[in-house]
Amino acid sequence: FVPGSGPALKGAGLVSARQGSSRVSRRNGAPSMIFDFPAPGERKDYPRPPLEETSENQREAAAFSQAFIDMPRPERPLNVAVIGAGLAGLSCAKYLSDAGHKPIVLEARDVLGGKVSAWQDKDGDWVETGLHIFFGAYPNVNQMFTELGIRDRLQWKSHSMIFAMPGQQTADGFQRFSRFEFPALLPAPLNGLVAILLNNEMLTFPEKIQFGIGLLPAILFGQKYVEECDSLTVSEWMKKQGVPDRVNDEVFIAMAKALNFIDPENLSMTVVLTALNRFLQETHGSKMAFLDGPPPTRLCQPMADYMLERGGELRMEQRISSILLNDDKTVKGLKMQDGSTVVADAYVSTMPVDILKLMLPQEWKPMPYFEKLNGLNGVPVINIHMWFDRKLTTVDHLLFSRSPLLSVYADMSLTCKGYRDDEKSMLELVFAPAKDWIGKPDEAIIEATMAELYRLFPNELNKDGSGAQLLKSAVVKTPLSVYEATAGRELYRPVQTSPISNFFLAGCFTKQKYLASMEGATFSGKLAARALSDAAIADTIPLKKAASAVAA
Ligand SMILES: Cc1cc2nc3c(=O)[nH]c(=O)nc-3n(C[C@H](O)[C@H](O)[C@H](O)COP(=O)(O)OP(=O)(O)OC[C@H]3O[C@@H](n4cnc5c(N)ncnc54)[C@H](O)[C@@H]3O)c2cc1C
Repeated sequence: FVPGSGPALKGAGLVSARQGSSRVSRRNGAPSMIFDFPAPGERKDYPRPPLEETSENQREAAAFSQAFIDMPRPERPLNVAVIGAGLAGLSCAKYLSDAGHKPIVLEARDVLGGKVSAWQDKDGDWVETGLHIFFGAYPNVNQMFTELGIRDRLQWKSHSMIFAMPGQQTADGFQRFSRFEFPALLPAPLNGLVAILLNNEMLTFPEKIQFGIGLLPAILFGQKYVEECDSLTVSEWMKKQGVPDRVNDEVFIAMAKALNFIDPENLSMTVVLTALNRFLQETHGSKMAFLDGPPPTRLCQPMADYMLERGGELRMEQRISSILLNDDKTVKGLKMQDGSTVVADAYVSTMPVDILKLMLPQEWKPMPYFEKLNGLNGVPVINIHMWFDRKLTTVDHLLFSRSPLLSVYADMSLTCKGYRDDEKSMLELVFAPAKDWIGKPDEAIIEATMAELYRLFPNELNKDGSGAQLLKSAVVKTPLSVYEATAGRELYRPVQTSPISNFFLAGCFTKQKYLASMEGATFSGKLAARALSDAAIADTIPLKKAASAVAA
């Protein structure tokens, strides 16, 4: 990451809160557990999303959360060192605290959120690592907002997908857009099919039919087929299924860049089919929301507060430098960059895969579980912010740019309540693929972006300097972001339970059905918390003798 200029979380260092509610231990043979949790008067059931928004996946996510509350209590809470305070780490910590354990979150930076982190510039304007969109088909993320009581922070937009038509203008000289409108009264998949059929600007009717025929095996053979398609790139799949090239050029270049910051010649078809599946199966699946402000304060802090209130700990600016092992290759402790050691009962790494690979102890490297991590690598991406002296658009939504250097963009002064400005525009734009640009100076990147904006805003921006003026810009480079989902990567994604009894993995690159996304990260944290809690119940984690195992 390009480090942030200002700490979003003041008073970094050790943050601790009161211990969770008292729990009674009842020893009735091994493993002994406490069964009468939550204590009387405590909330027993999570609130659930309103019924009309509830899909089968949403119900599953709610039930999965509830299972942590209903789980038998451990004899004593395990001290669990969770490495990283991105969405995976904070989600893992939250659910560990629900299961009665004590998470100690160790974050290298002075800001929460990892790839959703943000910070303020010298003027107090927020700069984000990435433009982030939440989808209706994010059951575990939506459930998290519900459980934290912050659902009103998700600002849902009209149920549409809007594609720019660069170089094309309306009669009065404005940028033209092509919209896929999902009718509110129709259930999935009908709403999606009508949205596709009614859009005639991007694809002709015969092209839609040919694409529909190409998709038939996915509809007929379901998940098995979706998984098998990981061996093919999007472009290879299109050719194999006889889908015209124009479908790729008109729709899937934009889709691939939005889904994984790469082109369809490289992206695995499994990624596209997984997204289409969700969008076509869930009535609200493709509905999009913007958070109402910066993710570290509006989402990550409530996640951290939740576990802090239940006895967890958060230690900022705590970078681990190596993993120390016992003779049996289990984890003995974490060596911190400041020279101290952190010892816990169990450990969860949520570090990005590229960092994890560097951190692996020599003794673990030949194990197939860890060896296959070599098949995963982060993909470069650049997030750009541009502040203009006047309004450039009135569209309060995500826009697919369909231009060579850019992926999606939005005018955050409209889409996000926390960044609202009635006079000026703040465009946030994702620059991808970024492979050839990540090493270039910010000025060159802004210049190339401006060149594309002249085509996207023909009426508002003029090369001669008349029209809207760029007031300032910020470029955030992430050289190794989410894992690059090229064809064949699924085989390399590790499950959350490792062969080391006291070491677990989470992070959006780990195996789960929601790709490398905020949902994937949140769900992976939940899966790791579940795997660890189950292992604690089954007594397979070698516990530290001392009750206060975590020492610095
Ligand atoms: C530009 C951009 C746009 C995106 N847009 C979207 C979107 O619209 N929708 C969507 O769903 N997803 C989007 N994503 C993806 C999403 O942000 C990620 O999938 C998700 O946030 C990953 O979370 P994570 O917890 O797995 O990893 P991370 O967020 O990377 O968290 C890992 C944490 O570990 C910490 N860490 C690393 N090394 C150490 C160490 N040695 N010691 C201690 N701590 C350490 C890091 O500082 C970090 O906080 C986008 C990503 C980017 C970059």
